Amino acid sequence: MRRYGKDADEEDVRVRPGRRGSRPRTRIRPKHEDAAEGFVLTVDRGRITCLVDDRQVTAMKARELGRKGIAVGDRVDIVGDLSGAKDTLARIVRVQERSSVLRRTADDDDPFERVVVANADQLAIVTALADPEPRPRLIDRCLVAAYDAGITPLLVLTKADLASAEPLLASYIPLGVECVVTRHDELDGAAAERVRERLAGRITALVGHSGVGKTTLVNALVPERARATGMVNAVTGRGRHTTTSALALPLPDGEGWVIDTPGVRSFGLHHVNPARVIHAFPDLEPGTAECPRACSHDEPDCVLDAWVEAGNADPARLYSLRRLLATRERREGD
Ligand SMILES: Nc1nc2c(ncn2[C@@H]2O[C@H](COP(=O)(O)OP(=O)(O)OP(=O)(O)O)[C@@H](O)[C@H]2O)c(=O)[nH]1
Ligand SMILES: [Zn+2]
Repeated sequence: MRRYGKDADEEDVRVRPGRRGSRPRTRIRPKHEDAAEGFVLTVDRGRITCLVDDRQVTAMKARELGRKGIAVGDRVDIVGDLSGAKDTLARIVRVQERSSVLRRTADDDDPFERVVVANADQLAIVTALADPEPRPRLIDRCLVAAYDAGITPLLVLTKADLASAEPLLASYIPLGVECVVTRHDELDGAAAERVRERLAGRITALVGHSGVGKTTLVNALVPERARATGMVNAVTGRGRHTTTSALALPLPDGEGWVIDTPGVRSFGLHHVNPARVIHAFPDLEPGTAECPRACSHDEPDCVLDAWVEAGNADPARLYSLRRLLATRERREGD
């Protein structure tokens, strides 16, 4: 991974317009010229495990970062002892700009957002077709979170040996969601290959509630999982990777990352902005131009009904959008 040394090239001095005005801004790095770049693999109560070159380095957040959080998937600038040797502790001095942020609130009434994963470009929503029964509203909530974050969703339907995937496929293919169906007795062959194809070269966050077969899937995708988990455990001193933090695992052959997240029971959507969700519906988005300010697109004054009636888009798509937006109101069983 690139270090920022004395010969830092022009790329390190990015000139981009400031938020207000066009004053060029440089990345000022007076104190930490020698920082290396790290990739955050897991976070455990303030201890952050990063990959620096090919070493796992344990680090803490530098005080100068204040309350800024560090999430799995973050790219960080790191200084100090980078040997990765036991009992060493490096310091993270900067969090690089994120390309995406997957957030969730614990609950819909909870204004406190947690960043689940940074920099993911895909969200794999793992759902069993049976045992436990699929929960379409939870799937919809995960979709909303993905669209809100600008992350492409992928629906992974497991346990196809127990039940047919048809009903769920019929509900999600019209939404434009990519789906892949797996069964564990095929995970050493065709099923794993189907998933792998969709993960190659990307950073994929995996979510799903307990028992859906997420671990089984990850083990098939990342043969070194046991080893990788073992290494992280050596650092955190725990017997088993606990479910408090996400964990980034490298796909074989440097083909991308899967980020396993702790079992998701709910997906609070307090932070969701309908305008960002509708961005995932490019066929409907132009129709919102005449909507009232801050239209929720699910209210009487919304012009989308008339727009769709005029033949500009498929009414089923508007129905789907509204179904998703409605998941922001929690109901029994979510
Ligand atoms: N029939 C069937 N069972 C499966 C399949 N995949 C996983 N299982 C079983 O489902 C159970 C749960 O699988 P896990 O991989 O532990 O599920 P998980 O989502 O990681 O669950 P937690 O560890 O609780 O978070 C295990 O008993 C698996 O053997 C499948 O494709 N078909
Ligand atoms: Zn509207």
